[in-house]
Amino acid sequence: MKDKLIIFDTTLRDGEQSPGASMTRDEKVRIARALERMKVDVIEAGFPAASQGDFEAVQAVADAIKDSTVCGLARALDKDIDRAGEALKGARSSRIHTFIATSPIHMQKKLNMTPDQVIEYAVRAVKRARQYTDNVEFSPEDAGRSEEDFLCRILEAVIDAGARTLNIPDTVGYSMPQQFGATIANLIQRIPNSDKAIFSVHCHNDLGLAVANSLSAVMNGARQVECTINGLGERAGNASLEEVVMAVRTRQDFFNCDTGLDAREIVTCSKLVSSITGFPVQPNKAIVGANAFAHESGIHQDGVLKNRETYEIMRAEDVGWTTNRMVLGKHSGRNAFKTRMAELGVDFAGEAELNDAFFRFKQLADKKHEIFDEDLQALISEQGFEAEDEHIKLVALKVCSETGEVPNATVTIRVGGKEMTGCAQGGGAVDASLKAIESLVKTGATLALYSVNNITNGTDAQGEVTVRLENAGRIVNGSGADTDIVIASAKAYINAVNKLQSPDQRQHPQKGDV
Ligand SMILES: CC(=O)SCCNC(=O)CCNC(=O)[C@H](O)C(C)(C)COP(=O)(O)OP(=O)(O)OC[C@H]1O[C@@H](n2cnc3c(N)ncnc32)[C@H](O)[C@@H]1OP(=O)(O)O
Ligand SMILES: CC(C)C(=O)C(=O)O
Repeated sequence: MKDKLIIFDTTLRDGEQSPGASMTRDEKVRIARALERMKVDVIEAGFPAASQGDFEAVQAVADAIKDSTVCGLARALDKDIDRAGEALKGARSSRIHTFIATSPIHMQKKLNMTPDQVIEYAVRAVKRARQYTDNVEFSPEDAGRSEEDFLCRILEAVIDAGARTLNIPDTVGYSMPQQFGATIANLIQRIPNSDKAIFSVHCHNDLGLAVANSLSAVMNGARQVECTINGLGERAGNASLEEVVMAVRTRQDFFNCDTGLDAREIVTCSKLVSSITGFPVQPNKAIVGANAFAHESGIHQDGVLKNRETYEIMRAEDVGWTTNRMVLGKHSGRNAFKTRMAELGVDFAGEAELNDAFFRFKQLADKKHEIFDEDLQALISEQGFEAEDEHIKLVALKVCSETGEVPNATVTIRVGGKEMTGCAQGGGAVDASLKAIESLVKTGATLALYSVNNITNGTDAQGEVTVRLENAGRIVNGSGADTDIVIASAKAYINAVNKLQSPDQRQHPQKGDV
């Protein structure tokens, strides 16, 4: 039987200490509810002595939450502890978390106290907190830079005073995983009454080691981890909840414990915290980043299509994504391309048709970061336009457009087997290009409509252009798509001309026309 690993979420307290991440009372309640749905064991809702607003926020969370324990932070001062006790009055299950620094630099330079005075404050604070709740947590702040002997002394004293959770913070993210794990093991082994308390850790990410240090502590006997959604927190942040939870779950072979969390709520919670705080989640962030379960390169996509476990150690669905994601881009291969096309209802008649479409896809992918379904549909319909009548084809287009100059375009087309080049000036790059084409094909048609739609978002999106040509009572529409709307316009014009000059009406350019 494995031990329970308690998850103590401090997004609403330490997470809120990220500059710019402060939350209103109602926002804290919304996040607390999401944490409760995820079955987080303890929610640290704030620091009630910090302000009237934070007092009320902790109070509101305490009143709203039924299943998780709600905790408030307090310095080792009567006034802070009383504020926390009062704010937590309505909680079904409450905890007071009190702390005082134990490292030489903090004691001397910040608190201006002797080690004995610090122990005195700590013991007094724990005893006072016990007047409000049996559930008292004590943290020797900056434990990562504190002397182990002194930690043993103070922790033994606060256990006797009634602390039931001993949280060892690496306040400035200075520890190394092996060393931090050894400290936890030593404390548990050296403190005579350590069996009366649960050991916890609270790691900061200044060296990017918060999760590694937390996991090392768990391997050495810690049974509570303090963490935050998306790794939010003071300076470089705290250990990220989603990474800790999924590391323990995925590598059960390393741990004698597991959390009781419903990990399928992770992504929802991450998105909520990100939208409330305005802190975006980086795309390559483990578990909750947009790319965490996305595959772009052909070899990976091929492997995943054959068996997901080739490149996935967790299932996207298990942390709350709808599914994993195949991103089509310049590194993708035929297998992924064909699979996505089949999902879009496009079946290729044979290898040649697939290869042709795949070639166009690669050309587009060289110009565009990500290929969306709409791009693929445009790619296929464009193939359809051309397949319909490819008598005239765009070979090259060069446009010169600068302030103070009349735009001009040089276009080369292939008509039948023959290449022709023409130039024209126009009111803009599109106008000049269409006039250059017209100077070659000489339809004499009127442009009855010209419209541009962007198929996807972003400045690298494909534009789809539609033109309507009218000639001698005949009306045809032409379409073209490209990441460059001038090229899309030229393609659309040529597509319309091809339709206009259907075989019976086609006028082949005459020698000397060019
Ligand atoms: C590592 C951590 O994350 S700890 C939590 C950090 N979070 C916060 O600080 C957020 C909330 N803080 C605040 O709103 C304010 O700092 C308050 C309300 C707590 C205190 O404000 P002020 O009374 O104006 O004090 P100020 O912030 O300037 O200085 C902190 C004081 O607390 C003392 N102190 C710091 N930690 C502790 C402690 N754990 N126990 C007792 N006293 C402490 C300092 O020595 C200093 O005392 P001094 O003024 O006698 O020198
Ligand atoms: C109050 C304690 C746990 C803290 O936030 C820290 O040391 O980083």
